Amino acid sequence: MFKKLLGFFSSSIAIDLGTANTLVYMHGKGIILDEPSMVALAVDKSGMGKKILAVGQEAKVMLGKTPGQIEVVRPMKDGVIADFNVTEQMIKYFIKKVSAQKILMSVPPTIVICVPCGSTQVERRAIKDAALAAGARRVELIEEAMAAAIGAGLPVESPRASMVVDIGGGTTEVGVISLGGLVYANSIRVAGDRLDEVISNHIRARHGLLIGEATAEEIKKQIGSAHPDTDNGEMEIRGRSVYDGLPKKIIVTSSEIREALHDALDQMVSAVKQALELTPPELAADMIDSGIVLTGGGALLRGLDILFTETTQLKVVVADEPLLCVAKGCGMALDHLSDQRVYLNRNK
Ligand SMILES: Nc1ncnc2c1ncn2[C@@H]1O[C@H](COP(=O)(O)OP(=O)(O)OP(=O)(O)O)[C@@H](O)[C@H]1O
Repeated sequence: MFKKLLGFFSSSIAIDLGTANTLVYMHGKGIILDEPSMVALAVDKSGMGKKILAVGQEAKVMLGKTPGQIEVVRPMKDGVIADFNVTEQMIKYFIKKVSAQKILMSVPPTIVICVPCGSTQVERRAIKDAALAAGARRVELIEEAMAAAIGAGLPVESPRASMVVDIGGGTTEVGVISLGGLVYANSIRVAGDRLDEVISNHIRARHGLLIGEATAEEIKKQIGSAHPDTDNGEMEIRGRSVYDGLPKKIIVTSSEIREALHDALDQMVSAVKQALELTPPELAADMIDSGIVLTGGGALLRGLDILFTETTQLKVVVADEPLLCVAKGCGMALDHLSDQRVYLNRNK
């Protein structure tokens, strides 16, 4: 019995397989891996296929700086698999990396993985299959909004409803939870990545400057703002002029970035308002006291809580360590795998 239990826990992991970052949680250890969901590929000797050169952090440092025969790709897009083979290889690499820490035993692991609530059956199957192909013995899926709520410490078992908004790289997930289940869940494919894209398009259109993905993300983190109260000065950025192709530097201000982000942020606000409209009235009323909790890396955008407070008239707070909530929640669901709590998406 003891051996069986030891085997279960030592070879069970939870994975937050995100569009931007992948985190791995292990029972009793917490989060043991946190790396960008990126893979560097190089054309192999035959010139026909591609081989993996680097994964995670090692691949991210190559972003935008690779010679022609190397490319850095993100195999997940909008929270689902964009490239099955590369995702499988990436999961395999991460499993191997945590095994190398001698934390995992040689038994193939049971894996709990989160999925966006808007993902189709085919997309869910693909995530399950990729994890099985990467060496998992058994795979269970959990809705990302549920994982985020658990990880943020919301009282998910309570009959009093709570609302979570998880803003990741690819998707914004809105969930209303009561009695251990999702009463309402919605996912829109507008999140951190879209904000980066909007910034990049704005810099090109307004300043005639081409910038890379990493620079756009840096602008968002440094001076990005969702509300005038949180505007944060200006920033010097460098890129290539669209007019003469030469390197050029310009100054951008926080307020112009906020204006550029307006429409994308408005779509997030609409998703939250829709959730409030479609939640049964008794539960929607609970939200007057419980408010809304923001999770995911996107929740770190300055002033987003103020924007949501103003547009919903509810109390909005950013969870502690928002980037870790989904992984922690997946991990807690893993810890309860044996007692059959309803968090998991067993029929998918
Ligand atoms: N300080 C910050 N300000 C604004 N955005 C941030 C900040 N820090 C991280 N982000 C953004 O958070 C996003 C990543 O968040 P997270 O790791 O929660 O997403 P993910 O789980 O990989 O994506 P998904 O859940 O959509 O699959 C990225 O778009 C990143 O740019």
